Parts: sequence; C-alpha cells; structure tokens
Amino acid sequence: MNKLTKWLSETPKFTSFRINRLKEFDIKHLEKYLETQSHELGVNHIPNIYLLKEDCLIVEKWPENVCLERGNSEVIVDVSCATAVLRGAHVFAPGVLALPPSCKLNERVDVYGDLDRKCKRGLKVPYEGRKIYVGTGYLKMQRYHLFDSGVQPSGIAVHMLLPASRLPVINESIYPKGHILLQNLPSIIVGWVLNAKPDEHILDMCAAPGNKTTHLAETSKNQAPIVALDKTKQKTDKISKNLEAHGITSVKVFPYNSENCCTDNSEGEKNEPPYPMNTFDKVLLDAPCSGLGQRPLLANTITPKMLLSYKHIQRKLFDAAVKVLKVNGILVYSTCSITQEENERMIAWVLNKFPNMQLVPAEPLLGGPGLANIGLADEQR
Ligand SMILES: C[S@@+](CC[C@H](N)C(=O)[O-])C[C@H]1O[C@@H](n2cnc3c(N)ncnc32)[C@H](O)[C@@H]1O
Repeated sequence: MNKLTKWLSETPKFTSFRINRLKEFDIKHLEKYLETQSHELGVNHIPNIYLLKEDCLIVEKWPENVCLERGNSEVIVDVSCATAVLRGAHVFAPGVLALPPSCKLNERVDVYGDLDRKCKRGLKVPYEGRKIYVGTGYLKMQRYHLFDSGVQPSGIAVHMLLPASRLPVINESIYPKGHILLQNLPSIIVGWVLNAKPDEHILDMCAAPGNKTTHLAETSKNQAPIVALDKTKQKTDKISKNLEAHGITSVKVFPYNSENCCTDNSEGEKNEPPYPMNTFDKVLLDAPCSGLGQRPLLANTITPKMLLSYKHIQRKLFDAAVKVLKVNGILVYSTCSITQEENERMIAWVLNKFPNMQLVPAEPLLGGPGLANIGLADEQR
C-alpha cells in the first residue's frame, strides 16, 4: 500500500505527446523551443526526445542539477492546477486562488498547490493551510485580472519556467491546432492495442472529449467508419470540435447513453444508435472510472463507497458492448484507475458472465501484470 501511495503521488518520468499522422510534424520546431528554454534555465543541453512507434513522442526531464532562483512571492493554485503544472502545464487563470497584492507583472513567482482545499479565492494574506511547491514561473496577470472582473478569467496567469517535477513545459500551441496532443502513454497504448484498420466498423462507447477517437481515426488513415458516443450533447460537441481540429471526417458522433446502444430488433437501423447485435468489428469501452491511477495524485477526496460504485456502470456498459460486437470482434476495455474492482475483478466478471468472450493479449504489451489472487490466472494477469 505504501509503495502504491508513493507511486501515485509521483509525477511520471516523462511527458508524452501523440502526433497526428494526418498532419505534418517537424520535430525541429520542438527542439528549437526547448533550446530557448534551456537558455532561460541556464542549461547547456535539451531533454532527450524520442519517438515510440510512429505517433508517440516522449520528452524526458531536465537534468537534476538544473538550478533555479526562487521567486519573491507565492501564488496559490487549486489541486488540479497544481497537478497540471507538475505535468508541464502553465498556470491558467481559473486555477489561481491567491496572489499577494504587491505582485508585479512579469515578476518571478513560486507556485504552490492548496493541499487542504481551504484557500479562499482572492485571499490577500499568506495562506496558512498545507501547500506543496510545484514550480516557478513569471506572473502574467494581476489580482484585478483574476479576481475583480466578476467573470471567470481565462488565459495564462503564470508562465511556468520550471515545474518541481523538472518536466519540460511544452504548450501544445507551439504547433498548429490538432497537430499534436498532450496524452498520457497508457491512453496512447489503448489506441495502439485497438489498432483500427481502414475497413473496420468501430464503436467508441464513451468517447468525450474524443482523444482516443481521434487516435483511432488517425490510425485508420481517416477511413474506418467510426461511431463516437457520449452521454450529453455538451460532451459530444467537444468530440466534434476535436475531430475538426484533427482534420478527421470518418467519425459519426451521437449524444447517447451507451448502456442502451444495442437493440434486440435485428432490423434496427445501422446508421444511428441503437444498433442491432453483431454490428461492430471493434469496440472501445474507455469506461467512466474513479481515475485513481492518474498521476501525480496530490490530494484525493474519493470515498470507499464512491470507489465501489463505478463497477456497476462499467458492467452495464460492458453488457451492451458485448452485444453490439461482431462474432470474432475485438473489444478493448480501459480505465485510468488501478483499483481491482475496475480492472482485474471486472475482467474476471466478464469471463464468467460471457463464456463466449475470450481474453487475448494486448499488443503491444507495456507495463507489468495485473494483481494476483483476485480472480485471474497468471497468464490472464
Ligand atoms: C474516461 S472518459 C472517456 C475519455 C475518452 N475516451 C478520451 O480518451 O478522450 C469516460 C466518458 O464516459 C462518459 N460516459 C459515462 N457514462 C456514459 C454512458 N452511459 N454512455 C455514454 N457515455 C458515458 C463520460 O461522459 C465520459 O466522457
């Protein structure tokens, strides 16, 4: 448990991007960008960059000896903003909670995450709660931008120079929109494992905001007929925007409850949900989950009851997925959680409930095996 908690609270060792294979990508642009940063940090080389397969770019950390003069003032940000900063993001205005009134534009500031979630937005005096240092950068907004206008502020509030994790700060916007996407390696692997082919009919059941949908479409060279569903129109609008930015035209998007995406009526329409049984060659079930696997996890308020609640919806969705899947089709199930209930136990449940489903190895297979003694044999783990 201690090992697991420590691992969860650590930032991954590298940043990963997915490259849109439908667009041009010139790595020199990124190298130049990092070179400029290396001058600011006083380092004489840039972090290692390499490609995994054709479309995943890995960028490693700055060296351990990179030494940065701390700022004079403290900016307090909420926990999700602090997490993003550790992953290499700038501080965006909605995440800022407190900033001293004396702070000046472009001043060097230290950024802290509010671990207790008790800092009041707009606080003027030093924050007394538990906080964690997440990095140093230059202030780009003042208090009146952030707290006084009466509307939700937007834009970069602190231009980060170096996060405490030493991951490089790379804004996707150094490339035109839709050319690269900041995406965790495990999420990229999901797209590789599904391996969409141009002639395959594919269903992405829980698709918003569409980061995996775009990957599937790009892998199939924008040819596979893909259906992307998510619960609400607000969510599916995000998918549509994402598809447009990526230059993808092969995906149909519907707001729909995927629990009901299968109809028993074999005469059912194949052009919109619900679909008859035995419709799709491949199904992606990137299930709603507890997210207890997203790193770094700085503070978490999830209760055991909430943790146990996800399996119910996951099972309902799985049930529908199995029905719409063609005989000999492939179903990829993924979560961004590490709990047994959502992973190993879920697969054990599936194999028991659907004797016609067979567990096959993921290809490529990265990472370690699943946990032992919870319903799966060693080769299944
Ligand atoms: C892990 S997120 C999906 C992330 C997405 N696959 C991606 O890579 O960008 C899970 C999604 O499932 C959606 N969801 C939850 N219940 C659903 C349901 N019954 N039908 C369809 N979508 C659902 C949520 O709205 C959420 O967008």
